[in-house]
Amino acid sequence: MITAQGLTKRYGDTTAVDSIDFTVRPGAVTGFLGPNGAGKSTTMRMVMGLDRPSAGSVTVNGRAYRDHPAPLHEIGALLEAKAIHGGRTAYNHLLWMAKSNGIPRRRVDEVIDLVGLSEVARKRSGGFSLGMGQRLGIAAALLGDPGVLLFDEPVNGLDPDGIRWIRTLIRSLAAEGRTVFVSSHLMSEMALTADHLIVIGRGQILADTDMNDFISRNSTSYVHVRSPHGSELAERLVAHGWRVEPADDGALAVHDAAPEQVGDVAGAAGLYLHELRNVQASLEDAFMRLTADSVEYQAGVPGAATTTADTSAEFAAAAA
Ligand SMILES: Nc1ncnc2c1ncn2[C@@H]1O[C@H](COP(=O)(O)OP(=O)(O)OP(=O)(O)O)[C@@H](O)[C@H]1O
Repeated sequence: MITAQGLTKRYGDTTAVDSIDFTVRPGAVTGFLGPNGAGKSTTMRMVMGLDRPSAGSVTVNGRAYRDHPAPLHEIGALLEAKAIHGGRTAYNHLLWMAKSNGIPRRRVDEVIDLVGLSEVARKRSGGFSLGMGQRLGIAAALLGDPGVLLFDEPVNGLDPDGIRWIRTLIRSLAAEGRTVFVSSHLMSEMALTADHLIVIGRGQILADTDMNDFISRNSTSYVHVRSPHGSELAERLVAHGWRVEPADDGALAVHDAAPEQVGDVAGAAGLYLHELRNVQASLEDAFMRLTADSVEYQAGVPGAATTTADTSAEFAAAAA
């Protein structure tokens, strides 16, 4: 279990982590999501005792990292892949770690096997691909057989095979009853991996929720309809009690209605339709909406229309 209370980190004028409270529970994968610069890595470094909080605290199984007599047995982390001596073999790197933590040699063979590095274990890690480096980092995290695991952006730069392998491993570690905390800025990846979600933006918690809840609340669908009689159609749809917003290409987005209902309203009024389809809003969209005000650097998209501020009533009035 990881518990943060009032956890804060300031770097000069920048508040990287702003008095956050959260709990990461055993037996589940907790995804830690946020845009670049949100404070994910800073939080994870504080969990691992690599950065000292400016205020508040974070504990692993009830104690700060540095207060554990044998921390490798409590928590393992993949923070920065390839943060190892490139001239050393994978085996020697792990053996050195094991020896300095009183871990038996056979555990080194076990973890090498577990991450699928047996064939290259005696080769210098300097020549490893990103994927192999990532596997070695995970072997190191698992060395002390810890009950808590922390992975910072574990799938960054990996090919689809590597991504699938890490996803399966992470899920199986949680299924064994371990506490698994995984950061990412990719909502789509988290939707496949995590049971619980903590979303951070500009150092503050924006959401702390069950993944199924997040999906059912945010993966809404709407009807996309385009007609040469857009304003009249909008008026009639609003009169039925449906929420109508303008879509990017002059079309309408109709919420809470089925395509056949929208088609029937248009047909009954004798209004032509040029397009009518159901659209499933993705979780990625939901995540972008949630964190829109928190992104560190915003890129302008020429010609992009923003429609989020429109309400049905305002739009119907404007369209009329
Ligand atoms: N050592 C440091 N000195 C000064 N500012 C820092 C330092 N480390 C992080 N920051 C700042 O703190 C904020 C949070 O950074 P952090 O790396 O924790 O975010 P992140 O969510 O991990 O982002 P990313 O997805 O880009 O890795 C950013 O504004 C960053 O510039």
